Amino acid sequence: MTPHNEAEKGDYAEIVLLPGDPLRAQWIAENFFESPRQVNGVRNCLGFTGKWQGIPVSVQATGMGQPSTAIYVHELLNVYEAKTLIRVGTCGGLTTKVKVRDVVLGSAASTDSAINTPVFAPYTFAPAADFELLKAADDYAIAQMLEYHVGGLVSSDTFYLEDPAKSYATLAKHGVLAVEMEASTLYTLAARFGARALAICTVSDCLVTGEEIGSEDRQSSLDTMVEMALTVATQ
Ligand SMILES: O=P(O)(O)O[C@H]1O[C@H](CO)[C@@H](O)[C@H]1O
Ligand SMILES: O=c1cc[nH]c(=O)[nH]1
Repeated sequence: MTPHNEAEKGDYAEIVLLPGDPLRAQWIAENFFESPRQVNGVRNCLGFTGKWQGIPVSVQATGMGQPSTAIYVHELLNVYEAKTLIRVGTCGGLTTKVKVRDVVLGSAASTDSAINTPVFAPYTFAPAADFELLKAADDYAIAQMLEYHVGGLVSSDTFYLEDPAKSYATLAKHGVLAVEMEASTLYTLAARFGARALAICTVSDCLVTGEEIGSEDRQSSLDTMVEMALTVATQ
């Protein structure tokens, strides 16, 4: 048990999917897991464990942003001995080539957060995805003929900006594809604990064109991402 998690040791599988939204965690457990059971309900930041194709798997909501995510991820790695963490999130596209409903595999995650600054000073750490997971996700996306991209994410501390396209223009010019709010700390903590991590994000909106995913499409787009995450994590 921890201050944020009522699960006992052994309640989580080594593979844990990480959506931001607690209700997405519940939806994943109810729709993809065999025999799901809730293992955490503290603060309604829901966690579940079950099986997928006979393999033990868990899902734990992280909440939004890096401070919240860092708590759940640290505890999953330090207390619950998780080994493979896959974020299944949404993101905003930063270039016109990244369309809504596309999937972005985050090979690296820049950030505006100061969370790592004192830890690595005088260096700047470069949080990166686990190559094995990234390669498996890339292979899966090719085999399934998905609309997808591999590239940088930016994990922002700020959802509402005065002029998002302007704020992210330099990052976009340097190949960063999409913005979300959690991958950078996930990659940093996975590196610290010797675990594997990957952020798979579905594009829910484009910050350049203003296009947004329709609510009717949301579920089927997320289905694709969850199937990919479970396949890749259990290989
Ligand atoms: O859909 P999730 O996983 O919550 O991810 C994205 O959505 C939230 C913002 O609306 C942030 O958590 C961001 O990273
Ligand atoms: O624009 C977006 C969409 C999803 N998540 C974000 O953080 N930003």
